[in-house]
Amino acid sequence: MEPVISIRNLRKSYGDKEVLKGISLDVYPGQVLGYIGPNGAGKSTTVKILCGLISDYEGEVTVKGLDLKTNSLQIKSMIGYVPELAELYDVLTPVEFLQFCGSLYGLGAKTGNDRIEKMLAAFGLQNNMHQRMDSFSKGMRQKVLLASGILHNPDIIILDEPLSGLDANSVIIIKELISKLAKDGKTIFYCSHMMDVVEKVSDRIILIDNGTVIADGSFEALQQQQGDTSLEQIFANLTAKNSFTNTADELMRAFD
Ligand SMILES: Nc1ncnc2c1ncn2[C@@H]1O[C@H](COP(=O)(O)OP(=O)(O)OP(=O)(O)O)[C@@H](O)[C@H]1O
Repeated sequence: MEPVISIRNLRKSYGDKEVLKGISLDVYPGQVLGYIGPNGAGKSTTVKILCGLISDYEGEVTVKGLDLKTNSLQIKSMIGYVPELAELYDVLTPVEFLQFCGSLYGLGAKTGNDRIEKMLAAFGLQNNMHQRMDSFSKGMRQKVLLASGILHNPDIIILDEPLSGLDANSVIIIKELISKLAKDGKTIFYCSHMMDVVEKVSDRIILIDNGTVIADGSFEALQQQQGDTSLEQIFANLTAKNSFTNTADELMRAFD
């Protein structure tokens, strides 16, 4: 099977600070890739490159066989991106905002409106569809953001911490949705710090630290390699620099 996303020796520096130091990976259709790593490891930078938001990188990135450097616009149309932080144009209602997103992707008005209404209703926002989003809670905004990322039915869905602010029921819905999208043949690139969720939804996990891949495999394979039961523990074993108790003690000493 041909990979949907192929990354070879990806490097990126901000000024003289190199934050991606030669990442290589392939992602296949229908795969849910959990892309994890400590704060500042380079996850968002990788994702921004994939989405065409950062173009000054070294190495090769291809999506469905197309080189990202020369086919950025075509690739953007295949990708749905739910960023970690986003401005939602607060003065708009969710319907207006999603109509705007739909029009950017060339979605026809009828199909677009139909999908928008169904998605907002499924997210429990049926009574808020025509309210300005400046009155929305964090979770309500996150639901609109999620809808905007999948509205055009992209083949590749990139989720950067998509569960932030969502209540426990909504988290379950999104976990189910991720599995169903993958069964439907979509490729999901999923960045998160919620290890319990990554462990459950991903069929492959890549752990990066300091701009390099330090572990790559299914959760079961990582468990076998590391001899640990939870992804949280595997993550800690491979990335923690100090004991957590010492760090907490150090923080407490700030009050002395
Ligand atoms: N625009 C920028 N200019 C300069 N440095 C940046 C910029 N964006 C990110 N960095 C740096 O690049 C490194 C990787 O950042 P990135 O946001 O990719 O990490 P991350 O793995 O997504 O982290 P987090 O888990 O905290 O979201 C960090 O050291 C960060 O300070």
